[in-house]
Amino acid sequence: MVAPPDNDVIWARSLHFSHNGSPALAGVSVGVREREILAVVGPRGSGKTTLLRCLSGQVLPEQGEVWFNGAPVHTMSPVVREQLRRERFGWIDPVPHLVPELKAWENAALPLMLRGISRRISRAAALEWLERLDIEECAPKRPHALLQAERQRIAIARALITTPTVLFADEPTAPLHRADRAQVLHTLTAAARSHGITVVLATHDPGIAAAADRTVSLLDGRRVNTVDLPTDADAEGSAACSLSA
Ligand SMILES: Nc1ncnc2c1ncn2[C@@H]1O[C@H](COP(=O)(O)OP(=O)(O)OP(=O)(O)O)[C@@H](O)[C@H]1O
Repeated sequence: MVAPPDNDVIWARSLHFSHNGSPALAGVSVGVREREILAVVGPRGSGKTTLLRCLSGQVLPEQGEVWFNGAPVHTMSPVVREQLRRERFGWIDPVPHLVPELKAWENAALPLMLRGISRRISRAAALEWLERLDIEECAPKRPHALLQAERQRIAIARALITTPTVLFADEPTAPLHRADRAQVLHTLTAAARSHGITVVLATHDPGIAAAADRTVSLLDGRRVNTVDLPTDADAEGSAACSLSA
């Protein structure tokens, strides 16, 4: 095994992963530097989600290596990987998965309360994040009483509340209206920068990718030099892609 470069918080080499025999990643290597916001871009089905799941230790690659801060994630036991994800990583899905029985603030505060932090302190931290995300009035409501865009902001607050070392955000603004996207993205990236959080952001939206420090492009499970992604105005999923590396 070759040790990763010192300044990469996440480093992956030659990842291969297939879903039921159909390849989703075919030899992807990528390094993520400390505190950077890295966009992983590509059209639908290009392997972005699969790459984020491999990098965050949710799944093990069939071949290849994933390192976090110099530790080999690909050789960790499931229990250790689970602990790593809980303690060091945050995750935002394209669709918010909240606990229906809990109020909005409790959903946001959940990771702190699971760490044994008092309800009072967890609540204060959650309210702070809800205010930053402009949804403080949602705090006492349960998810069924919220709009999908509000639920997604709660999920974003929940991912940020522990100040993870690395935040994996898979199409984090997908359920938001266009007008809300820029504001939520700005809040997310500003919070990451002010708290020193490294972000790996999957998107097929060039506008979202523009907020990142650096971009890596995927096409058919491989790194490519560029992909021409459709803007919102273009027909969905009609990406014209170019230049296999
Ligand atoms: N659970 C699964 N079972 C079977 N095939 C899957 C599964 N998840 C993903 N795939 C396939 O693997 C490939 C990569 O999918 P992946 O979701 O990683 O791409 P993506 O770029 O994130 O796409 P999207 O933007 O649509 O989420 C696609 O061909 C997809 O159809």
